[in-house]
Amino acid sequence: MEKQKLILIGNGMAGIRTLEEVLKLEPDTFDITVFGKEPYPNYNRIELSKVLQGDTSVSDITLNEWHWYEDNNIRLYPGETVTRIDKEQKIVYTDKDREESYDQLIIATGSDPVILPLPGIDKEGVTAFRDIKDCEKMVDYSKKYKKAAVIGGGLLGLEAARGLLNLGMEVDVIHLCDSLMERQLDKEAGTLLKEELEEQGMHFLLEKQTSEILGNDHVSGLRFNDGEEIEADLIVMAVGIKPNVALAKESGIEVNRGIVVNDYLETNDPNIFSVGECAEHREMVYGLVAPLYQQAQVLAKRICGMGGDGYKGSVLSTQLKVSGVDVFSTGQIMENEHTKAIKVFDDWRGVYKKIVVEQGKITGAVLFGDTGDGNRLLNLIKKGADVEEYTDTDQNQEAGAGLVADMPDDELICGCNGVTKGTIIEAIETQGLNSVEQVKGCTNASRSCGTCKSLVSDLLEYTLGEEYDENQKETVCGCTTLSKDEVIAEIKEKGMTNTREVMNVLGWKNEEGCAKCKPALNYYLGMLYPTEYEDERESRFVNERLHANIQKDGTFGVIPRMYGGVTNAQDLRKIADVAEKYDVGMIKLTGGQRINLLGVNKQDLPNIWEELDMPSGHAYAKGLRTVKTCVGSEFCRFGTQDSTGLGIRLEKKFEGLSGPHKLKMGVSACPRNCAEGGVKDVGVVGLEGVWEIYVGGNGGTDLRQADLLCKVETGDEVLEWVGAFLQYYRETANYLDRTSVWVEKMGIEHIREVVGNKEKRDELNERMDLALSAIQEPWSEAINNGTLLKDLYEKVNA
Ligand SMILES: Cc1cc2nc3c(=O)[nH]c(=O)nc-3n(C[C@H](O)[C@H](O)[C@H](O)COP(=O)(O)OP(=O)(O)OC[C@H]3O[C@@H](n4cnc5c(N)ncnc54)[C@H](O)[C@@H]3O)c2cc1C
Ligand SMILES: NC(=O)c1ccc[n+]([C@@H]2O[C@H](COP(=O)([O-])OP(=O)(O)OC[C@H]3O[C@@H](n4cnc5c(N)ncnc54)[C@H](O)[C@@H]3O)[C@@H](O)[C@H]2O)c1
Ligand code: SF4
Ligand code: FES
Repeated sequence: MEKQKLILIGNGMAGIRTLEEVLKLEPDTFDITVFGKEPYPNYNRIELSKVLQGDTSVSDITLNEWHWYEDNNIRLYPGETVTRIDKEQKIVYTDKDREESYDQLIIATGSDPVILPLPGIDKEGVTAFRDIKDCEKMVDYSKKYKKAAVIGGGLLGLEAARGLLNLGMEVDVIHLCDSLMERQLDKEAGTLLKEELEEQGMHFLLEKQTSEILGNDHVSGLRFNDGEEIEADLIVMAVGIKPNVALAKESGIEVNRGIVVNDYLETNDPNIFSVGECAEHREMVYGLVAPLYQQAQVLAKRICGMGGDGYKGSVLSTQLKVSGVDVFSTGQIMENEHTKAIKVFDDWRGVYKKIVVEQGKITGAVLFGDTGDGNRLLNLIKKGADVEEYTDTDQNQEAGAGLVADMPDDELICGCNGVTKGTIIEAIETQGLNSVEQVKGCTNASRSCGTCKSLVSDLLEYTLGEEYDENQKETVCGCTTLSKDEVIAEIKEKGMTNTREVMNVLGWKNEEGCAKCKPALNYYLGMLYPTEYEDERESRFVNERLHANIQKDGTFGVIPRMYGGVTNAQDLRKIADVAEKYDVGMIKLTGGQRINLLGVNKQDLPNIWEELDMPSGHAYAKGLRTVKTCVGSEFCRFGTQDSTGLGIRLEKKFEGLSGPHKLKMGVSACPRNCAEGGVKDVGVVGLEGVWEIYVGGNGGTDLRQADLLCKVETGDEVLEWVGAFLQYYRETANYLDRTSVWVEKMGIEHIREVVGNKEKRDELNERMDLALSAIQEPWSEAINNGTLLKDLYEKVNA
């Protein structure tokens, strides 16, 4: 049966959660296409606050890696905006002149930040705080400037301000009202919050209305309605959000503040649905993930034809993510003539609690300083419980496992994802989970704002007792409780030969494996049995599967090998011919001294390789990429050794070698180090009569200066030491650990000891030679394999 075409506009948190739920219910029914304006895979927007505060990095906030789309046969167009929907023809059009037809369409375009239309708003130095780009801009500014002003004292403004303080800036927060977070907190809690944040170094200007942004091209400050002025080099707008409805509106879909939907997230067009911050349900639009994920669950059922009770709206709860400040707010927080309130104010401990009660039922709460009761109160509000259910229970002051022991099974542990204590305990018991990561993988608990992580950890301790080790070993992934070393030992002992067998025999929880363990197992098996193991191409990431680098517009980059960065007229002519013939979008020199042909269509890859008749540069590989060289003694007046010659020898020897991660080398002929060996996995520096070998350097995300491994006299010795070093790394590192991470974990002294031992060095080199003997040139292998060509380069989702 032909699959139904499902298109998602918006590659964000609500839309992708809907697809995850759809895939759980109906993994094979839909042919799915996703358009996302941002050039990234789906990421955790919530954690941008933590990125800015320095608690995590942009690379760690991805929720669904690129290969998740591949693994689920989802066609993703990142960096592509849908500009028009033709409801009659059921076609969407994009800014890249693509048109795609659908049977069902989901609009999940989120929100845009509100930007106040102030004079001077277009000046350089003004930003919102909504996406990765904004976050990177603030980090950049903090390196050059000192003074920041955040307009808006809501959740976003305060989290941004904390981040900017962490980045070393002085921060003024300008707020319209007389109390911070006035939507979530009453006056008392707002005042306590202000005092706490002032102690942390924030400066507040309350009841201030900005009238102008000052400066020439670049901002220099703000002026307010009362005439007062302040200085600022960076201005962050955090004054709320507005649903992104322009596309829906222009396409004739009913729009009010948001895109109007009913209880099944249906718009006024029978084939179009909307979910997330852009949707308006019963006159409410939401700006937190918990309600959006509830909507996603309902919409997935509707799309899969399963009906259900529909979405009835959500009770909201929020927590500020600023370390050292515990604030929680839920439901109705303001009192009126129909309400009564229970208030506790412990000035000594800095704790304030207010519980609002209407007709005997709890309707809202504000907690400051001690938010332990937050989820319980949210649960009681949702259940419509009588206030006695709260006041009659012993106020348990215990922490940790003792606290969670007393919770009823239906108590919410993770508010964002709606996961209860009962669900988590069942998952721990039935699936043998023993880490927070595994609970996250199985139940979604702690996958969003992360504030429930400690409760999840307490539940593991409560359920597993002494078996639970908070600082437990690093498992291969959430599908198993085994570490990499344990898996490798089992593979060797039981003589297992393929990934599926490993998963079956070792009792993988998810029998298909996941995007993390499949490529890892494929690597470990290949490393253990280099000559016998048949590589499982389908377990590899897309670039490695196709032997080219996929670009954000779905085209590919082709980088032929150029040993040591040296080329010749014949190769350059071939590259030029191919570039012209296949209308290559851009020819670019890479940082690794090669030539990249960008913008190549997948179908053209085999022909281009054939016509180039050059080996692959493995620019996509988890393995050796390049050996960068300086010109060395032959031409440079400072050169002491033949660095180019040695670089070429190294590249020819280790070409095609697989590894846990990419490997880059550099060889220079004097300490000026033009080939940048100090930030390479292996850097070699020539001095008079000596070669120094450095290892574990990294010039990318985990910037790290390489450590000296040894000094040797000859090129042969360099090859011997580098061979042993690389083989030791291949055998002992976790898949996806760069040498920089591995060297830190092992310690350079230990590595020197192992590789420095002649006997061990020879053994390692023996195994290295075996691995090198099994390498095949991937481009010619592909060209000569008709089935492979058809399967990989002619299909859309290969
Ligand atoms: C810094 C920060 C911290 C936050 N902290 C929390 C928190 O602690 N707790 C909480 O619950 N919530 C928090 N939020 C809010 C939460 O992140 C959002 O509610 C959630 O991301 C909304 O999901 P969404 O899918 O509706 O929208 P989004 O995640 O914004 O996704 C919409 C996507 O659609 C894309 N798009 C728009 N138009 C088009 C088009 N025409 N074609 C293609 N693509 C398009 C957008 O570029 C965007 O990538 C925070 C938000 C921010 C910015
Ligand atoms: N921890 C969390 O849950 C969290 C964190 C960050 C963001 N978010 C979400 O992201 C969205 C955006 O957050 P937000 O804080 O921008 O929205 P918001 O609407 O909650 O707060 C905006 C604040 O700006 C103030 N303001 C409005 N106009 C102003 C002006 N001219 N000058 C000074 N102040 C002005 C308002 O009084 C309000 O307090 C919200 O949906 C929020 O829930 C949530
Ligand atoms: S590293 Fe030294 S020898 Fe090599 S090019 Fe630079 S200056 Fe010349
Ligand atoms: S409460 Fe936000 S991830 Fe659990």
